[in-house]
Order: sequence, then structure tokens, then C-alpha cells
Amino acid sequence: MNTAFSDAMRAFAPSLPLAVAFSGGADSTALLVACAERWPQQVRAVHVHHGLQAAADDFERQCVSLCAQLNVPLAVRRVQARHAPGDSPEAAARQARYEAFRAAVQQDWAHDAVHDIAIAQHADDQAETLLLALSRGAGLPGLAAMPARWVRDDVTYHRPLLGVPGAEVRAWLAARGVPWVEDPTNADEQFTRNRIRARLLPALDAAFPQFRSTFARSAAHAAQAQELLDEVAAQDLAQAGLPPAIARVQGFTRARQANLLRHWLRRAHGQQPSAAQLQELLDQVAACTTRGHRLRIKVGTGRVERRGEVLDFVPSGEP
Ligand SMILES: Nc1ncnc2c1ncn2[C@@H]1O[C@H](COP(=O)(O)OP(=O)(O)OP(=O)(O)O)[C@@H](O)[C@H]1O
Repeated sequence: MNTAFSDAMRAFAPSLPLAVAFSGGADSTALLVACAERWPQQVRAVHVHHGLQAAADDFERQCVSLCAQLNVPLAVRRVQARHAPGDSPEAAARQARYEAFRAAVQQDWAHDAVHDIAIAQHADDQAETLLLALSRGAGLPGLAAMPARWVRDDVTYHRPLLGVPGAEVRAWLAARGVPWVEDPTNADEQFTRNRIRARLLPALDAAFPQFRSTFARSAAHAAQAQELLDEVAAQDLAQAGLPPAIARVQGFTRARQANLLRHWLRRAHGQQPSAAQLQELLDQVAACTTRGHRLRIKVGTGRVERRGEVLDFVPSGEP
């Protein structure tokens, strides 16, 4: 019974002390309880109070109460995530959450040497992420879905439950009799992710009972292919120069140019060109064969221009 959850926890080997990102919901409650049982005195919890919804205070109360019961030190971080027009509120909240995690590690536990944080996404979340990516026409980085482990700002993040079906996480928790708070927005089918969870996952379960592990395999293939593309892009960019020389870029095949330019814009300027912008940029690079040829194209939050022999990214608002 519940072997997937217990097996995943047994296989989890973070550095200690470990912090758990604790929302008060079922998944992170299960993860926190399991970690606190396994590594007594070595676990911390961080809760981000979003102030986005009326229920935020209930979440915080629940976190304070469970951590007191488990004898786990809790850091509560308050954020007010404002999203720029056109950006999704969930993306802004996620960004604010990671900044809060970093602040907890660097400020609340500065003397505690916490370098690892575990978050509680499971196999259903992974399948939803992949379906969400498909629904948006994502490329390989989106299809790679969520990694089980990654490093950001000197913090190592872990998702130890990524292979465990959501129902097994809840069943493990229910068997312990530990309470959790249900996020009221999870039932709101205005959000695509919630529609996927409520309508698609049950249909997939009925048609392809193994979909969680086969989807995860596809995501892993995509992640591996993307790693390779990043390596190739880094080599090609080193050859093209920074900023990239137009003539050198033209020396690559169109697919490699696309890979190189996407990489340059993302890594050097934090920009994600749309598919249409990238095609336009590639067309203009191909047409750029005379000294006087001008190149100017909107990309992300700015534009790419020709400056002499090289491509230049100019943020919006700059002449
Ligand atoms: N407000 C928060 N404070 C701290 N950690 C959070 C918060 N919200 C989410 N997390 C972490 O990020 C993970 C994914 O968040 P998401 O909102 O997608 O999860 P969820 O399915 O609602 O999970 P849970 O049941 O644990 O809330 C959570 O499992 C938790 O580890």
C-alpha cells in the first residue's frame, strides 16, 4: 500500500539540513511530514504568503500549527506578486515564490547552511505541465516539463515526488490522519491547468492507465534533446561571437541559426521570441547580404537591429 510514495522518499537523498516549500496543501503537507519523520531536527519549512487570495491567512495558520506540532522551524515570507500587463498572474506568483525561497535560505537560515529545498509536485502535476505545454504549442523546453532537480541562485531544488501519482500522495497523508487546507482556486475551471486536471486526467487514466510514466518518459527525452541543443547553441554562439556577427550566423543552417539566436536572446537578454518573430528574424538575416541592408524586428520586450556587422538587442524605450 502506498509503495510509490514510500519508495520515492527512500530514494530521496538531499543534503541536510533540508527545507520544504510548504503551502499547507495536501502534497507539500505529505512531503513535509515524510521529511520530518525521516530527518528529525534537520528539516525546515518555508511558507510564502501570497496575499493574492482571501484564503492566504488560513494557509498560513495551518502551516504554523502543523510546524509547531512537528517541531519544524517555519519561515513565513510575505510577497505581493504584481504581474505586468499581458503576463500571467500565476507566472508572477511563481517568480515571487522563488525569490522568497532564496530570501529564506540567505536571510532566515543564513547561519543554518540550508542549500536544498524540496517542493512537492507529483506525477499528475508533471502530466498536466506537459499537456499545458502542448496546449500552448510549446517547443522542446516546454515539453521537457519539470526537472526532478535543478540549481538556481545557489539553491538546489528537488522534486522527489515527481514519479508518484497524486492519489497516492493523498492516500499516504490520509492514512496518517494529518489535516491540510484545500486551495479553493484548484477547482476553478477558468484556469487551463484545472480543466486539464478535472477533465483530461480522468479520461487519460481510463484510456491509457500508464500515461503518467509514459508522459514522464517523453518529457525526459525532450529534456535530454534540449540539453544537446543548448550545448550546440553555446558552441555556435562562441563561433558567431557576442553579439553575433551576421556573416557568421549566415554560415549555419537555418535550424542551427534558429537554435543559436533563441539561445543568444534567452541567455544574454532574457528574451523569448515568439515563433513568428523568430521566423521573421531568420528571413531578415538571410536577406542581409549588402552593406546598406537594414534589419529591425520586434522581439520579446525590445527589438533586434543590425549594428554594423553584428546583431544587437535593444530593450524597448531605448532609441
Ligand atoms: N505558498 C507557498 N509557499 C510555499 N511553497 C509553496 C507555495 N505554493 C506552492 N508551493 C510549493 O510548490 C509546489 C507546487 O505548487 P502548486 O501550487 O503547483 O502545488 P499544489 O498542487 O497546490 O501543491 P500543494 O498541495 O502542496 O499545495 C507545492 O507542492 C509546494 O511545495
